[in-house]
Amino acid sequence: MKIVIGSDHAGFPLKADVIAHVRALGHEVQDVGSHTPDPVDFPDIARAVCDTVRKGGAERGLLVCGTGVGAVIAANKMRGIRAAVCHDAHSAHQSVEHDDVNVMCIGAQIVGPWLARDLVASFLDAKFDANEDHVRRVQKLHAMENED
Ligand SMILES: O=C(CO)[C@H](O)[C@H](O)[C@H](O)COP(=O)(O)O
Repeated sequence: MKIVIGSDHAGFPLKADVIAHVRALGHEVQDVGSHTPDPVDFPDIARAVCDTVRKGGAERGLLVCGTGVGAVIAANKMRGIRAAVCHDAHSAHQSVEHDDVNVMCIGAQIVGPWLARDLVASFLDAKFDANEDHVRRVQKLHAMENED
C-alpha cells in the first residue's frame, strides 16, 4: 500500500522509526513533514496527511503527535477521514475491520517505538469487514459529515 505519514515536533523523533518499520513491511511511504524538530502546529500536519488520503494519493495515513489526541481531533474534521488514536493493537486492527478507519494517530509521549511498530503492523494488515452492520454504521458516519 501507499502510506502517508506526518508528525508535529512532539512526534518527530518517533516518526523516523515508524517510517522505517512501514517500509520494512513492504509499503511505500510519503512523509509530508515535519522534516525538522522545530515546533509546528499539528492541525497543519493533519491537514496534509488527510488531504493526501482523501484525494487518493495514499490508501492510509499515519499521524504522530505528543498524545495522538490533537491529531485525531484535527483528522476527524476532514471530510472522508475516519481517524482513530490507537495505543493498543486490538484497537489498531478493529478500527479498520469495523469502522473502516483510514488514518491512525499515535502519541509519541505515550508509546515507545516497539509498541508503535506493533500498532502500525496491526493497522496496516487489517482490512474492512464490509458486513451489513459495519457498512450501515460507516454510512451513518458519512451522513454526519454533511449535517450543520
Ligand atoms: O499532543 C499534541 C496535541 O494533542 C501535540 O503533539 C502537541 O504539540 C503537544 O501538546 C506538544 O505541545 P508543545 O508544548 O508545543 O510541545
